[in-house]
Amino acid sequence: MAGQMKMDTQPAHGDAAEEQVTHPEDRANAGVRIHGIWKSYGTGDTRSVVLEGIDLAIQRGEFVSVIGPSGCGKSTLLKVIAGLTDANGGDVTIDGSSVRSAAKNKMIGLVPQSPALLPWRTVLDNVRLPMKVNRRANGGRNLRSPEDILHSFGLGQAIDKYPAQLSGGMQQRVAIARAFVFDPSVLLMDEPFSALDEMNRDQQRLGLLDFWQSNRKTVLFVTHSVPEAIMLSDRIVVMAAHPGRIASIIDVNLPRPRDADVYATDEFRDLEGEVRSTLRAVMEDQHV
Ligand SMILES: Nc1ncnc2c1ncn2[C@@H]1O[C@H](COP(=O)(O)OP(=O)(O)OP(=O)(O)O)[C@@H](O)[C@H]1O
Repeated sequence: MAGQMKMDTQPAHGDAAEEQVTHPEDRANAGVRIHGIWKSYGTGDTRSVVLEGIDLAIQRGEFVSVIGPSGCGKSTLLKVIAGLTDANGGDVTIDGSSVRSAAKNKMIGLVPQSPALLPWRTVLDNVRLPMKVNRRANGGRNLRSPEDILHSFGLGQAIDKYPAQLSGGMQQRVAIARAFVFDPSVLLMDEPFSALDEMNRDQQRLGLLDFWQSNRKTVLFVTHSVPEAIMLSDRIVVMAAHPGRIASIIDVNLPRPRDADVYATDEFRDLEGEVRSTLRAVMEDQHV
């Protein structure tokens, strides 16, 4: 529920994450660095290039959304960063580590489109599961208590329930909470609210915003919703298709912390117009 996803185990801050990176070299590597990523599927006549030369630097603690036409490679880009599929060229680093090492060290939290909870396990057991099956990754880590995380996400009452006893929005919140168990450096979210109706979706979006504002993580968030991208993000990456590439990056200079009142501001409407017209240009001309 909006306003309930507060994480009070972390400092509410603007620059604290930045302060943790003290060495100049660390600072230069912090966050997600994507250099010249190429990705194709198929071979020979059936080969198609899905991502063409993607360059992007996401600062530590920055919230970046990716928006673009269906099939432009948004999910593929997320999968490359998550280490779920290999790129054909280029490289990605996460806080200076290769994707392989970041994935091994559970530095990457992934929230898929559907919550993918095990129906025969309680909410608490679903959130505990990654810790149980990845015991080796736990050594020396600052793991978060699943109970505390669930309370932070407003799911205290749901801890002993089974997924089928929760609404779709609550199930998705459990999936987001689960991604926080290892206190990842980066959170990759692939349209996490796309299956929800608009009211529920807005509620979950504002809840995520609230949570993120008190617990800044580096986030890459894929969405089809322009208002969602504006409300949540520091920057919006607009992609074009065939092949997938970055057409434009739009800064969202709305003050933080933000809340639902932002929707009604002139600045929000101006940004909405800018993102929509960029998307229209991308759809009309695949070579923007
Ligand atoms: N495993 C795969 N094998 C072959 N082609 C694939 C595979 N995964 C994705 N594709 C193709 O790659 C292109 C990009 O897919 P991707 O899912 O990354 O796009 P998307 O921008 O996330 O789309 P949407 O907005 O519809 O979810 C599409 O043409 C898709 O058909």
